[in-house]
Amino acid sequence: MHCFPCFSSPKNKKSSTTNETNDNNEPRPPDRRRTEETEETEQSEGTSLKIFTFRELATATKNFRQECLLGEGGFGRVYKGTLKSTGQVVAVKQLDKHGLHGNKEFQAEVLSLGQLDHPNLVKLIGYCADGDQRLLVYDYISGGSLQDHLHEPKPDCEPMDWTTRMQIAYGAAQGLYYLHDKANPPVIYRDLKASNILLDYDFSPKLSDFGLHKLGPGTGDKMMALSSRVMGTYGYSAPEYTRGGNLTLKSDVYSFGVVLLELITGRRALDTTRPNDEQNLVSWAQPIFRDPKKYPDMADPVLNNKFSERGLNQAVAIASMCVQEEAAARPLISDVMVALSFLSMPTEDGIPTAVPILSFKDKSMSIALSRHDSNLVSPPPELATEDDKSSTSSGEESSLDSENENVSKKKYKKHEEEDSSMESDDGSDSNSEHEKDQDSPPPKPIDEKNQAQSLKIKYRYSWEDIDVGDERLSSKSSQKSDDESTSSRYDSDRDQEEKEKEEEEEEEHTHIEHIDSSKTDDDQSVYFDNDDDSGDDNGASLHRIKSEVEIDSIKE
Ligand SMILES: Nc1ncnc2c1ncn2[C@@H]1O[C@H](COP(=O)(O)OP(=O)(O)OP(=O)(O)O)[C@@H](O)[C@H]1O
Repeated sequence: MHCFPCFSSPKNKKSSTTNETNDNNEPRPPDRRRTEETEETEQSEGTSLKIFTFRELATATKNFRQECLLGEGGFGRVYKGTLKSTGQVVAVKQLDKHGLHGNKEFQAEVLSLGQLDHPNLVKLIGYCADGDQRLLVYDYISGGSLQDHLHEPKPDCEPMDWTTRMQIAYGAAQGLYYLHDKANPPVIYRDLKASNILLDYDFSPKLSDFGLHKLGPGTGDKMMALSSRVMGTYGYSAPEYTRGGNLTLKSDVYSFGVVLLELITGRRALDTTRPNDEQNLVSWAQPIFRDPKKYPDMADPVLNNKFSERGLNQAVAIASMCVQEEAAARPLISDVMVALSFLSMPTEDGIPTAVPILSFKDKSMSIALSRHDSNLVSPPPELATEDDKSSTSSGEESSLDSENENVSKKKYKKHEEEDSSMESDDGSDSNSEHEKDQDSPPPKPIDEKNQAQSLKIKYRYSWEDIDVGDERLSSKSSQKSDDESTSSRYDSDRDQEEKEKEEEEEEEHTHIEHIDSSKTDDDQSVYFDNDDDSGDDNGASLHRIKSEVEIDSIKE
């Protein structure tokens, strides 16, 4: 017979008197009265959380026997258990007692955690606040952690393939997006890392351990606990956090970037077995970010080059944006999620679906990805908004500028070839084009109130300029006097657009309200041609670009 010391403590008198043991001092299944109490609590708090007695959880975990121990983390031990009442397999986290909040505070925090519900979060199903015991009960996630699969794989396990890795990254981004953008108030994860991403039987990722800091020790102990946790997660923590504890949603984005790098490279965030300059994953990767030719060298060797180069390049580009030193320059997790939704989509040829450029809230993501995908059109430098400039201010970004320009020009040139009314161009004076671009007066910031309209104007403008060749671009630039404002350029473009709109009404339109990651390939092909530049369906590509502009027109 197992002994449950806390049952006899005065603090537990109430629960001990609710018929929870039989005459043999063995735990009884929850009786009717107990169930009714639980249901009342559930309803009054508006959550589906169950309230467990310590006895129930002790029974579930065979009295917290060593064989049920799954592991021990910064908040306490985690046991695998089976709930006697339902047979459900659960993970029971027994929080360390030192400095824990009082019962009311604990319950308030747990109830708010219980509101969080997303397929990519480990579901909290209940809790126990019995005497000085604080336990959390979660769905049991059977597949182990990403850390296990990536860094400590079982000998008989196949290494995770590229698509699976991108799908894990996408799922984790979805979970984080939920915490950042859907939870009210937003939840900063604080401790995103490979060991906190649990994998279900089908490799679907679930974030665990979110929101637990609120249940942890208060002042005094807090500092110690915090510092040991920071130490524990060193390699994942954003620089602003390790320096001064300044945590924001963008700190999570940094940690996410580290996890993405781990998925790409198969390296640990921190690996003291490696040479000094390779121990910290981000420090090792930073110089490589500046040299896209070396991106393929970053890939995990166990992948055996089984990935598309574009997919790899774009994944590295996303990771590099996430781990930027300056928090403000990091992308929103929503943009990361959208980008990964395309990179994680399995395709027949293994080449990821092209990412629609207008999918992103922040244009910096479009710019970064377009550098690695000639099917994407990025805004020409002369029309870069303030956002673009800030996004290109980091070393990583600026080092890629020339590549980006080449890609953009190539794309524009492609459109030129596609349009029968266009002049031919061998692109030989692309350098002079660039020089002329640099001479152009800087544009005024685009009206941020109407982002869709701004984008539309911008792309149309670039279309006209580039379509007619380098000469037209230079003459247009040179015709402009210094005091001719960018906004007046936009105004005249707007007039022109009105006319064009009428003409275009006769054409077939495709109305797409928003980007949905669940769209089929066919849906996406409305936006962009997914083939290489060498493809033959150039006309279609041209039309699609136009469609994209029209979509914004409809949105307005
Ligand atoms: N819901 C769950 N299902 C299955 N296993 C779990 C679950 N929650 C935690 N575990 C496992 O329990 C062990 C301890 O987890 P815990 O989250 O407490 O610590 P950690 O992630 O190892 O470290 P840290 O506290 O620093 O995040 C880990 O091996 C983890 O994979």
